[in-house]
Amino acid sequence: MTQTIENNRVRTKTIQVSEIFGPTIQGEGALIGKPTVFVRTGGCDYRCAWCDSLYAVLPEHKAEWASMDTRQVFAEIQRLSNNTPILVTLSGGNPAIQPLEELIDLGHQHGYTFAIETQGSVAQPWFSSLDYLTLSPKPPSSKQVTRWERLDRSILYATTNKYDREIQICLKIVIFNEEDYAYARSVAERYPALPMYLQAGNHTPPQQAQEIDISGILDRMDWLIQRTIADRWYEATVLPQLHTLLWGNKRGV
Ligand SMILES: C[S@@+](CC[C@H](N)C(=O)[O-])C[C@H]1O[C@@H](n2cnc3c(N)ncnc32)[C@H](O)[C@@H]1O
Ligand SMILES: Nc1nc2[nH]cc(C(=O)O)c2c(=O)[nH]1
Ligand code: SF4
Ligand SMILES: [Mg+2]
Repeated sequence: MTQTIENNRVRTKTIQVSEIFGPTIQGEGALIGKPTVFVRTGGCDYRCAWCDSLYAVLPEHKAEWASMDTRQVFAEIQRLSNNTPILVTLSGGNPAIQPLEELIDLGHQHGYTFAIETQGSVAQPWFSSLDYLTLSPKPPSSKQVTRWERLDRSILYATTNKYDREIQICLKIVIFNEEDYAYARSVAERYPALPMYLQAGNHTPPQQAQEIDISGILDRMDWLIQRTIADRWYEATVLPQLHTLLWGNKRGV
């Protein structure tokens, strides 16, 4: 591990990185359409039945991940963005299991802003240094169990603001069926102040690359809109994964 001194601080944290790519657009949720660079970390404490990023989750892909220190990750972000400050989206895997606080600090010093995508299963005090936190607890179709106290703590940490920085928090739930929809409603009841994004699920197995089931996604999207409107759930925002519609399950977009 290399040690580099900058602004009198040692930047030695080692981050497991699956891929760094962009600029592209954020294809999901509250920041849909925003230009961003993605840092996809390697490793996850969940195994969602329909995960579209298993190459950043399963240990058998570990050999494809790079151990990078904070400065190396930031140098790649600067290279991709031509040194022009941009929104950086931290995803994974679960980025909350990586030591990302240094990277966020370093990026902020250079004018970059930071969003994270995480399932809310690991709460980190450094969530408070983010600009955007998307919490994506997993519905029954994922076959994962929600630890509600951890989700509560994620929100608590994010809003315990030691940096005097405004953080925007939202919820994003992937929905495949009626049970998932009911789960989303219960999450919204628990956190009524947080904006809720309902995301139509993509059933296509990742290994099928481009050949995604677009009509299946659009059918679920149509059903989800009808379902939400019939319920008069007017606070919710219903969206597809725009990048999936545009580029399928291709990596690095
Ligand atoms: C790959 S995950 C990585 C970040 C973090 N582990 C999480 O789940 O929030 C990024 C986003 O993609 C969503 N996602 C994963 N597989 C999906 C699928 N098959 N269809 C729709 N959304 C999916 C997740 O729910 C999450 O909101
Ligand atoms: N364009 C684009 N938007 C995204 N939004 C969330 C993504 C993710 O995999 O976390 C993602 C992704 O991989 N690509
Ligand atoms: S939590 Fe996110 S990265 Fe982990 S398995 Fe589920 S969708 Fe994939
Ligand atoms: Mg994705």
